[in-house]
Amino acid sequence: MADLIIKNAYILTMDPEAGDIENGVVVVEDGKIKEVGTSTECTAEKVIDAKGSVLMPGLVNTHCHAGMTIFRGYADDMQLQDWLENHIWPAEAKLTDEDIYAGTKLACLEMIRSGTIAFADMYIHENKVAQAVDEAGIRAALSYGMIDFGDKEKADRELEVGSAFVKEWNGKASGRISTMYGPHAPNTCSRDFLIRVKEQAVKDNVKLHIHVLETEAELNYMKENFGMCSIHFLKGIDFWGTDVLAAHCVWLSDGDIKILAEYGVNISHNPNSNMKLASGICPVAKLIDAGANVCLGTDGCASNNNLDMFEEMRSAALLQKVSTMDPTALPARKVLEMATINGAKALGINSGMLKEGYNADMIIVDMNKAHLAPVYDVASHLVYAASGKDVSATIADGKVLMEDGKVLSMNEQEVIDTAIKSSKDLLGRIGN
Ligand SMILES: O=c1[nH]cnc2c1ncn2[C@@H]1O[C@H](CO)[C@@H](O)[C@H]1O
Ligand SMILES: [Zn+2]
Repeated sequence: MADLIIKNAYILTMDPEAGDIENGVVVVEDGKIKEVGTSTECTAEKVIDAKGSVLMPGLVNTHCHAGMTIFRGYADDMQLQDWLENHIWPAEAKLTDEDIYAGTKLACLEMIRSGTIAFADMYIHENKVAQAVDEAGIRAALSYGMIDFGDKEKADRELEVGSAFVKEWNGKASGRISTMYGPHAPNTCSRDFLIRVKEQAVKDNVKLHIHVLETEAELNYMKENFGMCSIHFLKGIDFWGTDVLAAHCVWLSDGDIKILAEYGVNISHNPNSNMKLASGICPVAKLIDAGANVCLGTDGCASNNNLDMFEEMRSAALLQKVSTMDPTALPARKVLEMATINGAKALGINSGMLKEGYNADMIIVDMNKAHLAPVYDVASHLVYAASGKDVSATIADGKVLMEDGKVLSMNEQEVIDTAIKSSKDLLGRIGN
């Protein structure tokens, strides 16, 4: 007997061979998809009738600082440099293990509610992030965010923490957690440090997660200090590869785009954060045309201010259209690919498609809503009309984490209350 059957769904498989299945069924066994089709001979312990709903791969958030949900709405409407240096970093210095745990629990709850089944994270107290992810039941590629600012001793300490984390958590939570190295950015990490980190990542056979060219200030800094932009600089130290997840990539020349595509770098586009901090617009359409793997992220909750990947999909599409003055740029299906297949590829997980043998990481979207009627094109609705609040069920690794809008893997009220309490204690410590 199988573990789970979902029937009567409109299935958006995201599998180019299978396409959409109008009245379909998916069978799950041992955390994997056993069958996708129009009918099945199988029986299962649990059957979900998804009539009137869409069943699709769960979304993958490729750039997040999950613990930062504790800072949702803490410092808005500021210049990025001012925001980070004068508000976020001083507050982060006061964060405790408990705050990060509470913030990440809240992030996982929000992700489960809004249909995200995996995320890439870079933050501090990352052990606590891992613990929260383990308990919540979703997947994550986690990294400790390292900054050395050219200080050799700090570099040693940071690499030690990052390395210990990589080794302790890689493959944990029944394989739901993988680890990465997280050098923060080319303008906050020294050249020597970036070289060391890359070497260590190759040695440990794990990926790297880094912010790249989020701001024009970074571009200017790199040109002044190294006579070249971050893309050429990182090429010069053999940093680029398919093992790299580069967040933002806003300030790119056409030559940079070629390099990123050529090296198979995974690029996390984070449109809402880029708009809120007025960082600029990542040339997503050009990157995709060049053959690069572009995926989608929310960034942290202090610069978004939520983790809803449906909103991110909509913003991504709209932003490309207005920035290129071309309404055909980044159509709905392409955006869905970014949030599913491309994201899964960036994290190195066998998800992002509903296909035999793939991870049973999927969501049910309730289409029986005023703002989703009538339906001509499901993909269009998912990108342009739906929101995370329309997700009724979330399944990761074959486990039902939310069903009929009820979260099963954690006590929702307790998670919210604990995060609020943490934020109040934190404010007391910061002295605001
Ligand atoms: O948009 C951003 N740009 C640069 N840094 C950021 C952004 N959002 C969060 N962080 C910072 O990255 C570090 C990760 O460990 C944290 O200090 C976090 O505040
Ligand atoms: Zn970030």
